[in-house]
Amino acid sequence: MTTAPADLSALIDGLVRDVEDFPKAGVTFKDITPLLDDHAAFTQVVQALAAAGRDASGQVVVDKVVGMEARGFILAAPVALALGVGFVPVRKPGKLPWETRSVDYDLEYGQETLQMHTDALTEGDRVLVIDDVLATGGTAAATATLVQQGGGVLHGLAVLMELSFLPGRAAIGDLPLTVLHVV
Ligand SMILES: O=P(O)(O)OC[C@H]1O[C@H](OP(=O)(O)OP(=O)(O)O)[C@H](O)[C@@H]1O
Ligand SMILES: Nc1ncnc2[nH]cnc12
Repeated sequence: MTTAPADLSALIDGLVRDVEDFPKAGVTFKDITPLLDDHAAFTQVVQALAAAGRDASGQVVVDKVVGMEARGFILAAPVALALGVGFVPVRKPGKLPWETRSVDYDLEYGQETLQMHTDALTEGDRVLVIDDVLATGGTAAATATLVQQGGGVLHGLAVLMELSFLPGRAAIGDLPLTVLHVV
């Protein structure tokens, strides 16, 4: 796993707000809106996530960035722009207008389905998956399945934050993981 410098982790820590019992009792929700509202911090986070799509010499080594609705979009779209590659949305059911593939999954506070357009990827596309939080790993694992079913080659998953008290890391198997901040 790749981790960010301690100062970036500390910056993130100071800009993520804990909201108790949201969206349901017993869940401590990690609210990233204060971070998004801080231009310098948001910029650093996007650059650090984008680094997961480059090799050691700085060369871009992915063809697409995939982001998951909704918070994943906020980070994945600017990462795609930073890398100069296309962005592919993975969405909740009934939102994508074209032909889709679907995968069902569990998350910390419920059950969900994710969809991706069947023509979103070209066979062999190298894909970087970006999200805000890795918790149970259900969202990331479902997205990885959609990418593989779509003909993509998984380059890695990069997240702003990992909730290390949940089994997200195990759920993604050997998919290379970049984490900017561990809780
Ligand atoms: O590792 P997991 O247990 O799957 O949890 C992580 C996911 O949960 C949140 O999304 P959520 O489904 O709450 O949707 P949102 O982005 O629309 O708030 C978060 O943005 C991640 O995508
Ligand atoms: N506790 C949490 N806070 C924010 N996003 C989440 N996604 C899954 N669990 C979460």
